[in-house]
Amino acid sequence: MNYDIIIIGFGKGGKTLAGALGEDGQKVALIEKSPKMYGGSCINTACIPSKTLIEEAGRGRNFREAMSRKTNVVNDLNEKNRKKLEDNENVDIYTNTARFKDNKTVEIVENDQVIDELTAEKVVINTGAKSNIPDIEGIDTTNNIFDSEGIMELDDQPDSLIVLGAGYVALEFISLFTTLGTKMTVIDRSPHVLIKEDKDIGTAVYEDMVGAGIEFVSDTETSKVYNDGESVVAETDNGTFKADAMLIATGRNPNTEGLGLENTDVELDEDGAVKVDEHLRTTADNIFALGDVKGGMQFTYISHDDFRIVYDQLKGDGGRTTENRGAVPYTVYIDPPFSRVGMTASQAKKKGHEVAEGKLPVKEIPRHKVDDDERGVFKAVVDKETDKILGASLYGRHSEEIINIVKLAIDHDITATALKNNIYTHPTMAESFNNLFDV
Ligand SMILES: Cc1cc2nc3c(=O)[nH]c(=O)nc-3n(C[C@H](O)[C@H](O)[C@H](O)COP(=O)(O)OP(=O)(O)OC[C@H]3O[C@@H](n4cnc5c(N)ncnc54)[C@H](O)[C@@H]3O)c2cc1C
Ligand SMILES: NC(=O)c1ccc[n+]([C@@H]2O[C@H](COP(=O)([O-])OP(=O)(O)OC[C@H]3O[C@@H](n4cnc5c(N)ncnc54)[C@H](O)[C@@H]3O)[C@@H](O)[C@H]2O)c1
Repeated sequence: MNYDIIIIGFGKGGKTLAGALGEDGQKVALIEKSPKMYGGSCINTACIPSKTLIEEAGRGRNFREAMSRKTNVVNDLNEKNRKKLEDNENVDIYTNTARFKDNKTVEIVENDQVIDELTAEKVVINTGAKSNIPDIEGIDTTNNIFDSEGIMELDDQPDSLIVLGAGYVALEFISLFTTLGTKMTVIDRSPHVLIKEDKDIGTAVYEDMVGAGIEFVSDTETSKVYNDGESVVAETDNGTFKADAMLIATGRNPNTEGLGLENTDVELDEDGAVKVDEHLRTTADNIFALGDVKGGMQFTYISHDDFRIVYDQLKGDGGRTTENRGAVPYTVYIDPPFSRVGMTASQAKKKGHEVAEGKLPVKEIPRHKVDDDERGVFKAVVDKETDKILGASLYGRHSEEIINIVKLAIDHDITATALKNNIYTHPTMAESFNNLFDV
């Protein structure tokens, strides 16, 4: 069967591209290996289920209630995503594994058998990433060890949990299970949480987490894991730790295994990611890659923006690139959330800026009284000479929303003075910008 374009993987970028090109009248094949993944990782196994659990726990619901709503949300979104593309008359969904035969031919594989062969002038790889499982003795044979996907499928809440790693995935689950009442031990090889973030904020997050009873074992290598009865034991160079279960949160690697890329001109970089240029063209001139599989920042909205770049190549003037998509904000959904965009003060200084810094403890923002939560601190980085906003690091409630205002300001050269003098509704966290940007 011949198509205008074949898209491998039902991720954010791939599904959006399939829908848009289908509406443009192009014949699109979208290949997704699992019916449980219609809509991709974000809605089925990553952002949406984890944030739903965090929201439910924050509302005081117990583990089972939180899991039950999470399952309903995921099933609903999975169904909606499938239906949306099924209703697009120009898109055919194949629920099978895809494997390249050559640059323009993709095999449809079921139970290791090739059952169909599709051809197209253009092919897009959107196969995402999968959990990195470190090479630790016993990790494959020990029970009750889970990655982020497995931990969200548990039937019963563990009384105690060891988390390996202290990156985004780890921090969000640490926060979630702490809210639910699980005793947490975090074993990480880096010396401090949020080590690349503003130091004041990294320290504030660490102190709040320690205050909530979380034990951090940092700068630590784990050599062996095994079961003692049903418990998991971790032997490290900083002692031995035991818990009901263990979460592995040590990064995510691009998903290229079994894709047959060796049959194409597509090359991988040293981290195993598909090599792309700023237009997301791979080293095969008819093949694009978008989302986590191409390495770099792993966020749903990056996969979505990758869609814009590829669509612009196929249907526009090709002007949008990875270089001009603007500042990229992010939020780590701990309690309270931490959000960041642009540079920290030390990064800005290293780049030669003369920096003015704004710093505002959340307890000085009126909204904190309404929320009954004084944890957190907001920081802003401004270029002294030009009044341009260089970055913001916001640790506090509602930061996941208001960080987007700062992103917009950075991208559109709205100055610190403009944010300082702006009228904001009251009582909101956004109105803190009246003071935060008074630098
Ligand atoms: C626990 C967790 C929480 C997260 N929370 C957030 C968050 O809050 N906000 C945020 O922005 N990001 C978050 N992320 C990151 C985000 O989930 C990813 O960056 C995003 O989902 C990547 O999307 P994608 O388009 O690259 O691919 P994916 O959505 O991963 O889609 C890839 C698809 O390809 C399919 N596939 C793979 N190989 C084949 C093959 N050979 N044949 C056919 N199909 C194949 C897979 O089954 C999958 O459905 C989180 C990640 C995790 C793990
Ligand atoms: N809110 C969000 O937007 C969100 C949430 C979760 C995940 N994500 C995305 O998913 C990606 C993956 O997240 P992640 O937390 O798995 O990876 P990460 O790269 O952010 O963190 C990995 C952590 O594992 C530690 N580590 C690595 N090997 C180890 C070992 N053997 N022993 C102990 N510690 C070890 C590292 O020190 C680090 O703390 C992130 O980069 C992020 O883009 C985004």
